Amino acid sequence: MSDISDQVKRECRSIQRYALLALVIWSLLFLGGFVEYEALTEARSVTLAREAAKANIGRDIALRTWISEHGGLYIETNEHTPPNRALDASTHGLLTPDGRQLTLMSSDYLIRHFYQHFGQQLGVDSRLISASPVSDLERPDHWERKMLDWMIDSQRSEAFELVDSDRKPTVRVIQRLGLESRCRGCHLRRSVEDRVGAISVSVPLAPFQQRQAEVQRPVYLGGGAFWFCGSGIILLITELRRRRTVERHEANSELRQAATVFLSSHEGVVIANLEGDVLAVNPAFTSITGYAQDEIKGRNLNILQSGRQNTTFYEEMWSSIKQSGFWRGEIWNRRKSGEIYPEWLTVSTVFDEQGEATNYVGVFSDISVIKQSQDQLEYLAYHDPLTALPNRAMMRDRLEHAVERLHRSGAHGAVMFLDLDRFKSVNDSYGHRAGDRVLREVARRLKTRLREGDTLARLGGDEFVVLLEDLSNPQSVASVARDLITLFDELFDIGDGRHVSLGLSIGICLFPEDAECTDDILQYADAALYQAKEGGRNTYRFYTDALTQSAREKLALEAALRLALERQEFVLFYQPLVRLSDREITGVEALLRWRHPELGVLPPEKFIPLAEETGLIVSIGEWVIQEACGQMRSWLDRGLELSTLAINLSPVQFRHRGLVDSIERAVLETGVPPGVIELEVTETALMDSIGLIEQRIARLKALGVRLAIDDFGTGYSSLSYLRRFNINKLKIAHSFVSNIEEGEINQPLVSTIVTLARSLNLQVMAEGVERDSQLGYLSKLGCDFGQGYLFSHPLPPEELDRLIQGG
Ligand SMILES: Nc1nc2c(ncn2[C@@H]2O[C@H](COP(=O)(O)O[C@H]3[C@@H](O)[C@H](n4cnc5c(=O)[nH]c(N)nc54)O[C@@H]3COP(=O)(O)O)[C@@H](O)[C@H]2O)c(=O)[nH]1
Repeated sequence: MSDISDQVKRECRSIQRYALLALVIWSLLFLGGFVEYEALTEARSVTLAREAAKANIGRDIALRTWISEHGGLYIETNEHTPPNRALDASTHGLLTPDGRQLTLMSSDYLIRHFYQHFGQQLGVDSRLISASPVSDLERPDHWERKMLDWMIDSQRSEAFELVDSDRKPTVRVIQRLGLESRCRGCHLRRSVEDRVGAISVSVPLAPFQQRQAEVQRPVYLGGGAFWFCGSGIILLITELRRRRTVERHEANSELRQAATVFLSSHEGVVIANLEGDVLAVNPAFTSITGYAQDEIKGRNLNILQSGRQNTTFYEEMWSSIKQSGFWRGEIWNRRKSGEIYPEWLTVSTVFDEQGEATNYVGVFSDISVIKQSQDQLEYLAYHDPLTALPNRAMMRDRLEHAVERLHRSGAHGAVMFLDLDRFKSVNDSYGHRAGDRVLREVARRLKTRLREGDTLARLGGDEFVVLLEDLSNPQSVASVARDLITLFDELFDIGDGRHVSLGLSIGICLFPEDAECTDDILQYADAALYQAKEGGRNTYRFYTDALTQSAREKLALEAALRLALERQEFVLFYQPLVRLSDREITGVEALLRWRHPELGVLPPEKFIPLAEETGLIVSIGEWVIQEACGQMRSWLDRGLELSTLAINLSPVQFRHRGLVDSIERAVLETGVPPGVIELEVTETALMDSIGLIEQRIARLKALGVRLAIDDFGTGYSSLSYLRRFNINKLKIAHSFVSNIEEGEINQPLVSTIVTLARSLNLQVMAEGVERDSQLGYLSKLGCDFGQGYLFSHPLPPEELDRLIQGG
C-alpha cells in the first residue's frame, strides 16, 4: 500500500515539475513577445518621429522654395520681427507711404524666425545649418557636423539618428540642401555661393512613445490576461493529470484488491459476457464445479444447468437480471462430475460509464451441507426419530389438509388414537431399550395394515395416531380398527429371548360427522380412546356427544380432586364388621367419602378411578391410612373392643413402593396395633403386580398387618396365591350375596367359598348382607363375619360410636 502511495507521489511530483517548466517556457515566450513588441513599438515611435521630422523638412523646403521664387517676403518690423540685418540695408529699410517700416524676409530668416517662435509649440526644432556658417545661427553642433561630414563623404543627402538630448530620446534628421538656380543670386550677393547647407530637425521621441504607449496598454492588458489564461490552463491540465494519476492508482489499487478478493474468495465467482459465455472464473469456482478456468472459458454458462429447474425458472431469473440488473436465489447446478448440487447464487450486471450493460458476474456458494442440515432439521421437525414415522406436527398438518380437502369433496375421514396397553410395564420392567424396540415393531406392524395414502404418526410415548382419508363408508374404520388390534395378538420380541404381550386401545373420531375442525377431531378421538380403555382395553370406541360431556366433567373433577386433600374435603365413614355367631361388632371398614363443595358427598366410585388414573390415589390413600389408624387408636383408647380396622387398597397403591413405609409411619405415629389392620385388596390387583409386591407383602406380614381378598370370586380363580401371600380373610362379593336366596348358582358358589376358606384356615366374610334371610343362610353355612346394611350403613365416626355404645 505504501509502495503504491510513494509511486503516486513520485508521479505527481514529476507532473508538477513538467507544469513548472511549461509555465516558465510560457512566461518566457510571453516575455520575449513583449520585449519584441516593445522594440517594435519603439522603432515605430522612432519611425513616426522621423517621418514627422521629414514632414517638417519638406514643409521648410516648400516654404523656402516659395519664398525664394518670390525673391523674399516683406513684412512689417516690430519687436518680434526686427529688420533682417543679414541683408543689405536696401532690403530692410523700406518705408511704406503710411510710414511703416518693412523688411525683406529671406527664406533662412523666415524659417529661423518661424521656429524661434513656434518650434516649441510644434514640438520640433528645425534650423538651417551650413558647413561654412556665416553666423553662429547656422553653425552645426557636434552631431550635425559629424552627420554633414558623413553625408559629404558618402554622398548621402539625408541622415538620421536617435540620440539622447538632455537625457531625452530625440530623433534627429538632417537633410542636405542643394543650391538651386533661384537661390544662386542671393548666395552670390552674400558671397556664400559654394556653401553646403542642410536642414536639421530634432523631434523629441516622448510624444510618440506616449502615443504608442496608449496603443500598447490594451495590448499589454490583453497579453497579460492571455498569459494568465495560458498559465491557468497549464495549472488546470497539471491538476487534471495529477488527479487522473491518483485515480488511476486508486483504480489500480481497487483492481488489485478486487483481484485478491476474486482469487482468494471462498465463494465461486464467474464473469460472463452478455451472451452468457464465460470470461473468467476464480479458484473457488473450480473447486466447487470441477471446471478449471481453461476448460470453462468461452463456454456458455448453461453448461452448469442441472435440469432440475424448468425453463420458466430461468426465464424469470433472466428477466429479473435484465430489469433490475440483479438476481439472488437458490439454484441447482451440475458439477463437471455430473453431480447436481444446490448453490446460493447472486447474479449482478456490470454497467459501463454510459450505463450500458457489459458483463454479468455470478457469485455463489455451495450450500449442499447447509441443505442437508436443513433437510435433516426439517425431517426432525416433522418426524419421530425413533420410528421414522410422521410426528405430531406433520400429522396435524396432514389432518388440516385432509379436513379442508374432504370438506370440498364431501368424502369422509377418520382419526384413530392408538394407545398401547401394558406398554408402561414393559418400559418399567425391562428398560427403555426394550420399550424402544417394541415401539419400532409396533410402527412396523401398524404400517402393514394401512394404505399408502393413510398417515401413521407417533405422538410420543406409546401414543400413535392413524389418519384415514377418502373413506367411502365410515363403518369401514371399524374393520381397520379390528385389524390393528389383531396385529397385537402376536407377542413382541424384546431381545435376549424375551417376549411380551401388549394390547391396543383405539379411539375413533369421524370427520366431518363428529367434528369439522382439527382440534375438535383430535380431542374427540382422544376422548373416545379413554372410553375404549375404560371399556376393558384391547378394544375400540367411536366418539359420541355423551362421551364428550363425560370427558369434560372428568376434567373438572380432576382439577377439584387435586385440591381436595389440601382443602380437607375427604372424610372417612366406617361400616361395622359383625361376627355372625353372636352378632357382635368386632371391627370396622374405613370407607372414603369426598365432601365436594358443589356436588355434596361423593361416593368412592365417583372419584377413585380418576384418582387412580392421575396417581393422586397414593397421597389420598396415605391420608386414609393415617386417619383410620388415628380413629382406631381413639376407639381402642376409649375401651371399644374392636379387633379389625379394614382399609381398602387400590392396585395403584399396592404397587407403590411407599405403601409399607406409610403404614409403618401410621402405626408408629398413632400407636395402633398393626395386628388390627386388615388391608383389603382385589384378586386382580394381587395378580397384576405379582412380581413387584411379593417383598412388599412379606414386609407387611412381618409387621403383623393382615390381608383380606376383596370381592373374592369375581377375579382370577387361582388359589395358590392365597397360601403364597399368607392371606387372612376372604370377602364374598356383594353380587354373590345379594341373590343368595334365589339363585341356584350363587348358593353353591358362596358355600364353596366358605368351605374353601375353612379348608385353607382363612376367615370368611360376606359383603352386602341386607336381609335376615341372607344372614340366616350365611350363618348356616358357617360364614364367620358379615357386613351390610342389615347391620349398619357406613357411618361417620361419632355415629358409629353411638351405635357401638348403644349396643
Ligand atoms: N382404595 C380405596 N378404595 C376405597 C376406599 N373406600 C372405599 N373404597 C372403594 O370403594 C368401593 C365402594 O365403597 P362404598 O361406596 O363405600 O361402598 C361400600 C359400602 O357402602 C357398600 N355396602 C356395604 N354393605 C352394603 C349392602 O348391604 N348393600 C350394598 N349395596 N352395598 C353395601 O359396599 C362397599 C364396601 O365394599 P367392600 O369394600 O368390598 O367391602 C369399595 O368397595 C372400595 O373398593 C378407600 O379408602 N380406598
